[in-house]
Amino acid sequence: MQTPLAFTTRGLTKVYGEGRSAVHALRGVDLEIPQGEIVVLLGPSGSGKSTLLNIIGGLDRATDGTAHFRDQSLSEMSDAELTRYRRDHVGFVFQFYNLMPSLTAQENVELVTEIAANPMDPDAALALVGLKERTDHFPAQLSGGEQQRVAIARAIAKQPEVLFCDEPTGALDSTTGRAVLEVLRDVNARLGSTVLMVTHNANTAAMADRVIHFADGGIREVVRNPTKLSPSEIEW
Ligand SMILES: Nc1ncnc2c1ncn2[C@@H]1O[C@H](COP(=O)(O)OP(=O)(O)OP(=O)(O)O)[C@@H](O)[C@H]1O
Repeated sequence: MQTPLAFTTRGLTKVYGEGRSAVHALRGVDLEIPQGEIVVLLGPSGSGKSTLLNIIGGLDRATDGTAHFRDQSLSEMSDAELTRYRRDHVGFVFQFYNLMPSLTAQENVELVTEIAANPMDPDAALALVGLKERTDHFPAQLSGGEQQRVAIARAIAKQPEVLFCDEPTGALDSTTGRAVLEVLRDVNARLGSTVLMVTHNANTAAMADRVIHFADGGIREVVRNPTKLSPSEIEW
């Protein structure tokens, strides 16, 4: 049996601005992403990767075309429905961790678990990212990699079907970056979350099931990896 699809887009188009200053960020993207995969999006700066992630993550709307999460049309959702979609189904991890500085690691995770439909225990989420001993620390008392792991714990604590990661290792050195990728791989394996990751580090593609190469607002190529490397084997 074929794996069900997490996302399907048809003719997905995004234009920022109007007239002579219009920027065509997505030019009719047709895409299918099966559930449970690790998908890496690569491509030059400005090619539309983040725009695609933001639209299928329910943070932004397309100008034209359709995007579905399973059988739900994101394009037809009201703002309130999109908010519910983000809250119930997806987690986000960004390059800069966006933690609340005045809250501990555990409290940062609780911000999400208190409103999620099917949350994990915050301690369990922090244990999953290897921070069991640091739950009472504030962001300023944690290294960059540890802060990113808190951000991942916060994103996974709602047990999202999908985890969107935009340059999750962009601010990290190679050792810490690999450790963060290990966490993402574990989340994919243990929770079955589909992981979509935008990155400038082309070597990261080796840990993906599927690699989408972007260029100039469109997909240039989709490559399926016959075998995946463990993050510890990835060159940096
Ligand atoms: N809010 C916005 N207003 C106007 N133009 C925008 C906006 N957001 C993105 N763009 C433009 O849309 C195009 C695609 O941007 P996007 O951020 O999706 O690219 P990207 O591939 O993720 O780039 P990067 O790798 O640098 O993050 C770029 O030309 C960008 O300048």
